[in-house]
Amino acid sequence: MQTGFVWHERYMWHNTGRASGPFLSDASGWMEPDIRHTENSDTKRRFRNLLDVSGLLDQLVPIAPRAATVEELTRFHTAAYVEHVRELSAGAGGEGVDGTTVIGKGTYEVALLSAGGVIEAVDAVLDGTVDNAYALVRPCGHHALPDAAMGFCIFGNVAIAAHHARVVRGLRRVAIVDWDVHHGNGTQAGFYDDPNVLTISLHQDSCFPPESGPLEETGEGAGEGFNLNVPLPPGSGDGAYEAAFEQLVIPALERFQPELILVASGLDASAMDPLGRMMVSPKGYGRLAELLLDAAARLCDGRVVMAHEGGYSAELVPFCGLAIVERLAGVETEVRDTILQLFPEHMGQQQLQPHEQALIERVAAVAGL
Ligand SMILES: O=C(CCC1CCCC1)NO
Ligand SMILES: [Zn+2]
Repeated sequence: MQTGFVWHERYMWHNTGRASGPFLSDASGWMEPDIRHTENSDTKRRFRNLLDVSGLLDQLVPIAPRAATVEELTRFHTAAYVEHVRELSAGAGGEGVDGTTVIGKGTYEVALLSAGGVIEAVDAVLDGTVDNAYALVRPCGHHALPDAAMGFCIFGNVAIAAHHARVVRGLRRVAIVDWDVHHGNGTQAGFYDDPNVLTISLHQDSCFPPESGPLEETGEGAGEGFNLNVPLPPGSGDGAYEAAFEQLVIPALERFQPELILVASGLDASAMDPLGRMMVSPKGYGRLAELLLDAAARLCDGRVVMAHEGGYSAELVPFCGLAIVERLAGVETEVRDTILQLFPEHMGQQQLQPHEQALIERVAAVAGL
């Protein structure tokens, strides 16, 4: 299996500053020592370093990112918004609409490279250069709206790549699966009336954006039935996510018959993430990747591109990421046993719970699955 990997050191240079975290910015005068913004480079760099020292990185095919063009961005964003980000980035900087998203000096150029990196990964997969790919990009994108930055997201990386696959590469049906613990509201908004892009988001119910991603939102107009929200209850672990995939995500993909599957790969559903309250283990993320890749092999010759989104646990992001990339590459590294030991059962409920199954059945009823 040839797996592409997108990385650039510049992704680490998007400076989100020394805020006292997204929730505590008003407390910044009361914290000593102050903390770095929750969305900083650490967990992404640690993820890549683990790929490196595990020996897996040497088995991946490097894909060089490029800056997305304004034309590519404006298939999803307004031109005014793109220009607004460029101006802020060239000047004094600024924030997104929710007070947590930093647009710092130079952010614009890094965000172009982030969006362009996912586009390059899509081209590499569609050209057959690689079978699948992981784009370890930053800043993330799934909350970005056509005209606003939010949730640490600047440009809608995955949404922009989906447009590229359709408009430039001529695909008719593209599926987006978002396993970040927060609702992929930007991606949903971008394709809500579009039957050619299936948007699926599994997330912690009402976590972020507040009250966003209810199961009743199934699309509108021609897009009715092509948006699937799975608002899982806090505490959902490996069992709940595996059941949601088996009962909802995979059947929805089989019904849609995508020619390409994009994954908004947020690792903040892990059991130790500061911005989520779920219980997914590294083994659990590996299982989700297995289920998705098995479906992709049956539906679209294994064409899968994953773009990194959230994930803030110092301990679990690297191991969740490694578990996923091992599955993409079809390789077991010497770290596998460590992964399997991390977050053992006794630390939290991993079995599917009746209330989690009940939610899954409510979603299935609404989605006709
Ligand atoms: O990981 C993220 C960012 C979520 C935070 C943005 C502000 C509070 C929660 N989105 O997927
Ligand atoms: Zn997230």
